[in-house]
Amino acid sequence: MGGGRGRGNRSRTQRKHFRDGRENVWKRPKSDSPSDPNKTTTNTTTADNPTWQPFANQNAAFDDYYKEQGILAPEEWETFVEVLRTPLPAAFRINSSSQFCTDIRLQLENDFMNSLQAEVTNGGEVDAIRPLPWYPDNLAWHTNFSRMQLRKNQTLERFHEFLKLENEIGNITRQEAVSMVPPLFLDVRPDHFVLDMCAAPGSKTFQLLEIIYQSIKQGSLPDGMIIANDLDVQRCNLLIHQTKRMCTANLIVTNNEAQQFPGCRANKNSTKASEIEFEPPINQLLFDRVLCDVPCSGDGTLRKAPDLWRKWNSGMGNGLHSLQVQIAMRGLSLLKVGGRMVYSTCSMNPVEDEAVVAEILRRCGGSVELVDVSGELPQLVRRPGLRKWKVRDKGIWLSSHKDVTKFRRYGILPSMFPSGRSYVATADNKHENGGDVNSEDEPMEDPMTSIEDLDEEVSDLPLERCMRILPHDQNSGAFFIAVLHKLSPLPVIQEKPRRRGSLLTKNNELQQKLSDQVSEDNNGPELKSEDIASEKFSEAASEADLIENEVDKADLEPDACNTCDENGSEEAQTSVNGETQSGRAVGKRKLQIQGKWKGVDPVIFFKDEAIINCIKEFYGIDESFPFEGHLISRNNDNNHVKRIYYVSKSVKDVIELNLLVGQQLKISSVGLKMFERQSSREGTTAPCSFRISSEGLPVILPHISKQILWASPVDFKHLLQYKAIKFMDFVDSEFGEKASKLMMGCCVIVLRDGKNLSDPGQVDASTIAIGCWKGRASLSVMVTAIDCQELLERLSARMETGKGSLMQENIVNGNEVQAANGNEKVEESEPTKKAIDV
Ligand SMILES: C[S@@+](CC[C@H](N)C(=O)[O-])C[C@H]1O[C@@H](n2cnc3c(N)ncnc32)[C@H](O)[C@@H]1O
Repeated sequence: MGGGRGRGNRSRTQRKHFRDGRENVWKRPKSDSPSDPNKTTTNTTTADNPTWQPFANQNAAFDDYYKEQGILAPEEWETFVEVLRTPLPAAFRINSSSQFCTDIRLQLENDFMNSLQAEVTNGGEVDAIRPLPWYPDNLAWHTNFSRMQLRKNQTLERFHEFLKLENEIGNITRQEAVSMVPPLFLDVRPDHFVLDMCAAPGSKTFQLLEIIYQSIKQGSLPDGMIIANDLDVQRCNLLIHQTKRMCTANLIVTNNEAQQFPGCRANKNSTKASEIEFEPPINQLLFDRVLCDVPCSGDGTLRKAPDLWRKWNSGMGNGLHSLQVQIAMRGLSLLKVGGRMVYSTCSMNPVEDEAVVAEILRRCGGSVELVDVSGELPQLVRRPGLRKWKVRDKGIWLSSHKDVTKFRRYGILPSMFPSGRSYVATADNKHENGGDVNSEDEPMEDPMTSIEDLDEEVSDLPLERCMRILPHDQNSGAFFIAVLHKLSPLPVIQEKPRRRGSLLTKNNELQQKLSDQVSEDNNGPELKSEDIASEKFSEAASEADLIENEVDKADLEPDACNTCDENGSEEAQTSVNGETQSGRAVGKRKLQIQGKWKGVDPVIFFKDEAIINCIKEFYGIDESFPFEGHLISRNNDNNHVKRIYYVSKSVKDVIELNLLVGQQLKISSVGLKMFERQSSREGTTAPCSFRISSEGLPVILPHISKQILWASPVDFKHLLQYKAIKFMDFVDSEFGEKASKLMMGCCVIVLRDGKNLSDPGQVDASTIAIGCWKGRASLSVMVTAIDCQELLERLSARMETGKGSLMQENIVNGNEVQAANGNEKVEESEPTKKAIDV
């Protein structure tokens, strides 16, 4: 739970980041000259206004490229591009771990499926909305409306409002259908350690969290955890915002370069290790599952982002290939033997897809296999991966690396071709990456390869096990997915990198590549960090090849480009979550730089016994609830700690390890916000100034024995409606009296089943509870307006279907509540204002 008005503002701010980062597609592009080979055409005349340029929806270079690559049969071409030019239908997923998961699914099946039927507009589709057949348990839905239609069409307003509200709350996630596929192939279980290497904006992370929480009973936490990483700070903010809706203690958000993601290997002899008295439960960061959803040219999203029609060129994919290989290799090196990694892109380009998979298989030399998943998700329509493709560079088709001129060999790598071969004969002219430095502008031939072989290279790897999803197969976007299984440790090359210009045979070239790659589990953080701005993927990709020198751990410098107001700081996080306005003043605040990472608040185990004991005593938290080592703050000064986060055992272990190895992980966000300091006057005079946050309530609820009351449905409903009610105005006067006897401060009000007149005293997965503030004369809810609205709607829906325990109760009590009229009588206490205003 969480959110509210402030959250809406934040969403807009964050959308603005996206807008700002995007080019203005209404401007005439510089490159749009008649001679431009990538010249685009549009579907609207611009004759009236030559400076006004609507969206292009064709690109000749795109057509040439994909017609040649054979990703589909020639006779399918027209259907393919026609579908690519139509807006993408919206899709969404129900959060399987939400308390209201079944209610929402039933609402879709019983209400919206019928009521929206009249609105079907697109040809070919029969249903207005329908569950995606390949997604388990009817949890993912396809709508026959684009996002634009949903926003603009009046008759869809109720459905649109439903989507917006549930998305904001976290009960559903709007996500492109094909983007839901990679996590499904990852085969994640609740006890898995999962690394999501390039995670922002976080829709797949959210899905992974749902999966690890599946089958976990409320109040317990899974044994596994997820590290969601992204290089881009602003996108990391979106990720944090997105995953906050999940209310999880099993997530760490990091801001490292994926290709150099730290392995956090504890060295027992290091000074740092000897300073720590305990034996770490884990001494190296290895994962059961890795999701490698790499940065890509993204032409699979053309339906959603039509501005790509204008920008697309084949160089985009070529420029990313190398970075993609490096990220995937790092992922494999951090994967446990026996673990699974999914490599995915939203690009259809074989240079970013099959070529990358082929290269990592070659580099891994049999320690990794490409899994045949044709039996999994049989209802998902997909096409096998290609075994042959070509590379296009500067308008020229290349069939093998021997066709590459000397000037282009830094950009066009052997690994981009199906065989992965380089053609190098003379040692002295050879550069490590396969390019020659001095030779004539002639392809050089590998003595082991005859010219005839080169006309059409075909990979001998089982690349047909990869999957390509095309838009016209099931009215979706496009995606590429490969599933990899680690059979044994990756080959570790002892050999030191060779001098530039030394002789490289075919074999030792492979070895050279292997030593270039991040070798098995031992050198992630030791690699020199190179700042690669995510917008500049292409440059980064080619540069990234040149940075693989091993350096000492101590040389890993904090990322100098990260400035103070990043999301990592406690204040900046606040602005993401919108829980106070103080984040706005972040620029003026003197930032703490006590952690290793500049601009990011340190991650500190919160051990202040006085505060912890006070919290335990005030809420009657039983000893079975583990506190020790599970509480985190982001502030060294206990007197000024505003929020206390709760972390699962798995996350605790990783944080301990990270401290032990000198904070190699740059942690932007961690854990579940459990307690918040109430800084109002009433708050500071209460016996315990820390309130339970809405996010943390479901976890702590089964362990609280004090400051907790069961309210009748009608009183509960009134609390949600009126936000604050005087003790004497509760319909159930006994409840009002009990409320008046609570201690001043935060309390928890639980919804009592309408038929039960006595307090059940126990909570379970179906229990609905909210945080409130017990003031001098009234109870005030401490839940955001949007959460109140959602709860009211859910309760009303249940009442209608279940023939209304709220109504029954009203009749039992004989009158509609006085509290309803008492709205103006209600004292607007500080917490209420907060709850509503945030
Ligand atoms: C395809 S998007 C990921 C989408 C995400 N998995 C999701 O489902 O929401 C690729 C992401 O990679 C990030 N990125 C680019 N270069 C990176 C790098 N070197 N290391 C880590 N992340 C990187 C980008 O910021 C971008 O958010």
